[in-house]
Amino acid sequence: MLGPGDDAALVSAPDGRVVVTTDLLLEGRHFRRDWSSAYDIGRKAAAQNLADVSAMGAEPTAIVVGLGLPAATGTAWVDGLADGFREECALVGASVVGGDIARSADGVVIGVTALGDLGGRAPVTRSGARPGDLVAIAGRLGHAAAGLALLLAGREGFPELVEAHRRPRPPYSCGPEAARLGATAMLDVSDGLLQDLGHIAEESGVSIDLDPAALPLPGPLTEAAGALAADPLEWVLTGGDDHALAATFPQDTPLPPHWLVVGRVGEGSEVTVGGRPAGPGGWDHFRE
Ligand SMILES: Nc1ncnc2c1ncn2[C@@H]1O[C@H](COP(=O)(O)OP(=O)(O)OP(=O)(O)O)[C@@H](O)[C@H]1O
Ligand SMILES: Cc1ncc(C[n+]2csc(CCOP(=O)(O)O)c2C)c(N)n1
Ligand SMILES: [Mg+2]
Repeated sequence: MLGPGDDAALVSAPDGRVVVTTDLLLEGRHFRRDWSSAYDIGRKAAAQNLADVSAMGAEPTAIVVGLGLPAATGTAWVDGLADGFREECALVGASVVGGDIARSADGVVIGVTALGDLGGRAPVTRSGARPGDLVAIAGRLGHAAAGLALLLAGREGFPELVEAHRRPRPPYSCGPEAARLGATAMLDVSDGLLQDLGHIAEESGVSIDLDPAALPLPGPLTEAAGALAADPLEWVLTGGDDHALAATFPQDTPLPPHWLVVGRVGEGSEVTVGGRPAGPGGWDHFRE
């Protein structure tokens, strides 16, 4: 309604309630400027937040961006970043409605806040999974982790995976779709499937068992794992940054094919793989 340029923006909230989420990205921690272009970093920072809105079952409407930039940052770099923000938002019909820039002593700091609208629906929380529910995923798993491993190892030849690290492709429309289909719980996979499903298990007071045979292991993932002597299933189970959506649905829910059933909700509190305890795995800022 009123975009950047005034003391604050004005955003319409047709639902009467507003979904709001924020995430911080730090150079060296979440991205490297020698691995990703400014444009990629803008796309990724927006995507990470827009995926959180989608994971509530909402449609993103707007983002605001806070930037800390080292003195030497050129205007071309900042323009690239802004293009990335704008184009990722355009994918979901949202816009950049404001922001702030300050000089940072060291490294690029990006704080994004995203707003969304539920269109009258109930939010899909992490606490509604019930024993007997299906566990399904939409979007990619393990690709960004594979890309990161390739970049770290200095290996070339898997552009799709390196690209997945640089630019996640969250299945935005699947969030509101899952809400309409009656999803009982949902989140986006930012830290790793096991760790993030652990949040649903904990919040819902249930266990989750994944069927390892149902987890997708596409060709490039197994080929890159072969090249790096890594385990592709490990990437799929513990890799973050892809922002797939993981949701639980009542067991008789007819799901469109882009929702892949990968497990079941049960009584208890553990996340298991093929019935075996798997440990949380995934990304932990205070461990790695
Ligand atoms: N420092 C904090 N103060 C208040 N609430 C917080 C803080 N950090 C996280 N939270 C809240 O805890 C919940 C889970 O946060 P978390 O960061 O794990 O989720 P996420 O944004 O989906 O994951 P990721 O940061 O990996 O994308 C959110 O509701 C978030 O607002
Ligand atoms: C340069 C570089 N090194 C490592 C990673 C991997 N990584 C960093 S944070 C994170 C989880 C989500 O973060 P948060 O929980 O803060 O949203 C992951 C998977 C990366 N993206 N870039
Ligand atoms: Mg999330």
